[in-house]
Amino acid sequence: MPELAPALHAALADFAAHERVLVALDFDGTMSPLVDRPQDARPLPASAAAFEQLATSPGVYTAVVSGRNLQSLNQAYPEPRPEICIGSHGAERLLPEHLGALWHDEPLSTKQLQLLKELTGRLEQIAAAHANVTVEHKPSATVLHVRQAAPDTALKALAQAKSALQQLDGVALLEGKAVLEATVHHGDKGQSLQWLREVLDVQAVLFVGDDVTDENGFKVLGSADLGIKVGAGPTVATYSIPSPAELPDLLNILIFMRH
Ligand SMILES: O=P(O)(O)OC[C@H]1O[C@H](O[C@H]2O[C@H](CO)[C@@H](O)[C@H](O)[C@H]2O)[C@H](O)[C@@H](O)[C@@H]1O
Repeated sequence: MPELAPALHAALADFAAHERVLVALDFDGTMSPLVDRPQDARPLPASAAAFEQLATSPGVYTAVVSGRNLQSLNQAYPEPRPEICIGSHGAERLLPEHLGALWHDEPLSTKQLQLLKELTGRLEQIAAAHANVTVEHKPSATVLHVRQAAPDTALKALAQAKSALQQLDGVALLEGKAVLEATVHHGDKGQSLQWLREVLDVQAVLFVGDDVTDENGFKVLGSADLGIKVGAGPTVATYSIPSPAELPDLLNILIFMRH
């Protein structure tokens, strides 16, 4: 049996003792190690296998709560995926009907579509002017990626993007790991977790994530819940694990505790 830090082990046991729980995992940097190109990311097979097994445990719901849009999540996460997937930081929500899905993606307004076009044009110009800086397109957001750029180029491109976009009314900027995301939709992972908590009627939520945007998820967790940050860095999560490589052990211990 693998081991966890004693305090985390005890907190996991408390969480596992609830009858109905939600286990929600972030994707990039949590299920999948970070890689240079977003299209190359895949979940660690041991994490995907443990997550699949956990979903068969009575009273356990599993969900991926990602900043990716659902189409890109589908490409990166081979079947079988969890039935519940939150994409675009909460702007897209996939919940099967038998779990009481009431969510319909709100179509973007004409104003939002115009804004998305405008911000995308500005980010594309910045990417074109900097070596190895790229742009990722999402239904309600555009992301500037600088992971493959030289450090000074990355800093310059990010600073230019911020100043080019911060005056655009109706655009929210999300800073992530080697990315700046500009979105016209204002959902976040915290709102999505609260929505899932209500719809699924669970008593406790476990959320694991690594990035700045995952902090919105950690912030909504209460005393029955458990927030676990992957890797170093400032966080409001109570516990942490060093890297995505430790996630399978965590999930397998939870599976054992639920039996
Ligand atoms: O919430 P997540 O599932 O963690 O998604 C957050 C962003 O992840 C992706 O970017 C990150 O992962 C890439 C692949 O490992 C990496 O190259 C990039 O530097 C990371 O920031 C994704 O491309 C974004 O759209 C997501 O918002």
